[in-house]
Amino acid sequence: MTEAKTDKLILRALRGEVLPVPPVWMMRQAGRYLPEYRATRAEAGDFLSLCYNPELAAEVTLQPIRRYGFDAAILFADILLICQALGADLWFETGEGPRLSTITTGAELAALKPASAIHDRLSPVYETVRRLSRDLPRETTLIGFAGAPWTVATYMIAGRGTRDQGPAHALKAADRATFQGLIDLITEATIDYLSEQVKAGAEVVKLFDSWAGSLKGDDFTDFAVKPAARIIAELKSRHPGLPIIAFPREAGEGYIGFARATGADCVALDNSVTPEWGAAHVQVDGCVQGNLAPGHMVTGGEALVRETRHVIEAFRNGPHIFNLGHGITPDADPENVRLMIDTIRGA
Ligand SMILES: Cc1c2[nH]c(c1CCC(=O)O)Cc1[nH]c(c(CCC(=O)O)c1C)Cc1[nH]c(c(CCC(=O)O)c1C)Cc1[nH]c(c(C)c1CCC(=O)O)C2
Repeated sequence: MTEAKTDKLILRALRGEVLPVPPVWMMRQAGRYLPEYRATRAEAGDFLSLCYNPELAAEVTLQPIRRYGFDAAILFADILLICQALGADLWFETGEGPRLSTITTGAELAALKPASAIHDRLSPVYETVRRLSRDLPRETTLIGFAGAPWTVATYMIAGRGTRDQGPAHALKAADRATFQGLIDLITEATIDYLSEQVKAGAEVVKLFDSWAGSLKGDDFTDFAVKPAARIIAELKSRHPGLPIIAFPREAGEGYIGFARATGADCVALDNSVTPEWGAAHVQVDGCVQGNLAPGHMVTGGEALVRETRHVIEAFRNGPHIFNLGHGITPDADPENVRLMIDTIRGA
């Protein structure tokens, strides 16, 4: 590994270094709040065509890097592509969100493809990673990602996003074998998917468990902690030294000890916890990422500056990567992103 690579700020923070200015990137940094994203998506035709077009997916990944100089670029793709690679139907309803064919029986689970078959469909994603690893500025870290098994399963079972993940909880209660079989299949596929992203040039990977917050008690251990621990252990054995960020969103008390229990190098925090709480309970185990409320990217002004400083101040005694607590929303003002970065970097 060259010195330039290990000197990247994000990689230093992930190794536990406390930096004078935290490195920064933003969830959904390539997205609809940017006019240049909307133009490229229109050129691609639709969202999924954009995800599977390596040239245009690399272009939208680079757009926020050019505009703002973020310390990390996150591969442009989606956590639901793996469902399609496993044989589910997937489409996006404009203005509504994802729709999928559903998995609610053992027979439907058995009709899915094996984990080893995913690469046929996902090879354009690996090509996007290869292009980015060639075209990114040398100081920018490339982050690959996947959805965590529970979150991906909630979409595959319900066929859409759900407020309380009711259908997934119902299958877990009614047919544990099918539910566990689906979790295991997604876990295996995710290991291979992330491993291919790393081979193509991803320097860090992030696991998004957006619906971890609805898993309580033993369910949190069995379906948020255990699959993440298995994915992380296998990736680290295949790729020694690979840094991994875990995001068990809205885990609450489940955030405590999550890095130790899963082997993650960094835990991303959402806005249901304060930065002070995160520093006291999560940063004690290592690097944390977060957690400015995304709403500030819409409202801006003095409150944005004050809260950005508050987050930095609360996390300043430990390793920290600055980020939002969740994705930036389409109604955000690009000028507010600039104000956040200038505030962080003291410009
Ligand atoms: C649950 C989830 C999904 N996708 C993702 C999650 C986990 C993180 C989270 O909790 O937000 C993760 C994701 N989705 C996208 C990325 C790309 C990288 C990035 O910029 O962060 C990443 C990392 C692009 C996207 N994924 C999606 C868009 C918007 C598509 C468009 O251009 O219309 C983008 C830029 C669409 C998407 N994709 C998904 C939904 C529910 C939706 C519709 C809702 C919405 O539009 O925000 C599934």
